[in-house]
Amino acid sequence: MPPPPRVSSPPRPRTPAACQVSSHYGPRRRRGGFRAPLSSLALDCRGDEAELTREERNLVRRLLRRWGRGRRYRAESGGQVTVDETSAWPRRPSRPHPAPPARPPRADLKDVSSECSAQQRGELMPKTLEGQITMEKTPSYFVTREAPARIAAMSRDTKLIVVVRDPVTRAISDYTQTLSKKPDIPSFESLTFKNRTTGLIDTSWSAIQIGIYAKHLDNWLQFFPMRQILFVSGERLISDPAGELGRVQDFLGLKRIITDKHFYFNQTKGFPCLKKAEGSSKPHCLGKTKGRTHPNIDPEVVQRLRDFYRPFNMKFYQMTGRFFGWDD
Ligand SMILES: Nc1ncnc2c1ncn2[C@@H]1O[C@H](COP(=O)(O)OS(=O)(=O)O)[C@@H](OP(=O)(O)O)[C@H]1O
Repeated sequence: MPPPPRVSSPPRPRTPAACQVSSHYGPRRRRGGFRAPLSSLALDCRGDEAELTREERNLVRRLLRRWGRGRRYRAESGGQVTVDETSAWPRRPSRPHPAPPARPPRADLKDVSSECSAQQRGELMPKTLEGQITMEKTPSYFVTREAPARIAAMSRDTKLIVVVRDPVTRAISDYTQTLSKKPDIPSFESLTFKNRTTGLIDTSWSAIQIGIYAKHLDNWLQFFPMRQILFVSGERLISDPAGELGRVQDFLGLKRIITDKHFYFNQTKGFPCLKKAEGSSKPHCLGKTKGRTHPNIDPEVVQRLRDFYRPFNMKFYQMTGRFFGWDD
């Protein structure tokens, strides 16, 4: 008997992107015969894909590499560039709570042009079926001034989860990350102070600024009630990952499925790791960029920073109703 004819499934219709990439040019200088480099790149909602020349496409490629941190894009022969997906959007829920998003991710709200309406932003999210939770992870939302209003305009019911750790360790960790990419940067100690003699802290340095959690939280509380925000302790995430994830599951209204039995402590890594990675039978630790060795910082500088953060930490404990224990 001849084999039955192969029926190929029809191609999945592509939903046209509501918000797309657009290029913003610096002053119209000419360099090497080409237009001046793109000064920034944003997703916008005009509905047209940006028509770019070959040179511009190359610039976009370079920009995306630098700025996009894993964004995938298609550069088509017609000169069109479409951002397809970002690495940060959204994370599929882990196995025990399977709820895969129905269509691929596109962008993150921070980078979407302010011309986007709340509805268009909502359309960037994958469709969510009954019983599914769609998650999106972008660390910088917490410290982005416009983020609370944008997210609230999209959905007031959004639940927000923020991992916080001792702001002094956070600042050193942040510095360590930058140092790994730019080994020539000044020392942590010199970046910390506006004036080392007077001990005036440079709060405009992002590594310091980000750790003023109470100030950022204030901004979110203008749009979301505290009951919709969960602060996860970065320290407890290491010492008791299952306990901390228990709080996350409760907060999301999920059954407590992730427990102690999913983790083991990896002596080499010095951190808890998963006994089995998602979809695999092998253990899995976070990558090399998580858990780097921090440089030694002058203890006096560390103490000065502790003193600086103390009042902000106290306010933060008060606001969240949780004592994080950073000020012992
Ligand atoms: N299980 C496990 N394995 C490895 N690392 C762990 C783990 N749990 C929490 N951490 C801490 O996570 C810190 C890195 O997370 P970040 O959110 O700072 O990373 S990133 O900014 O998104 O790259 C990283 O900070 P550093 O130690 O400064 O690298 C870790 O302390």
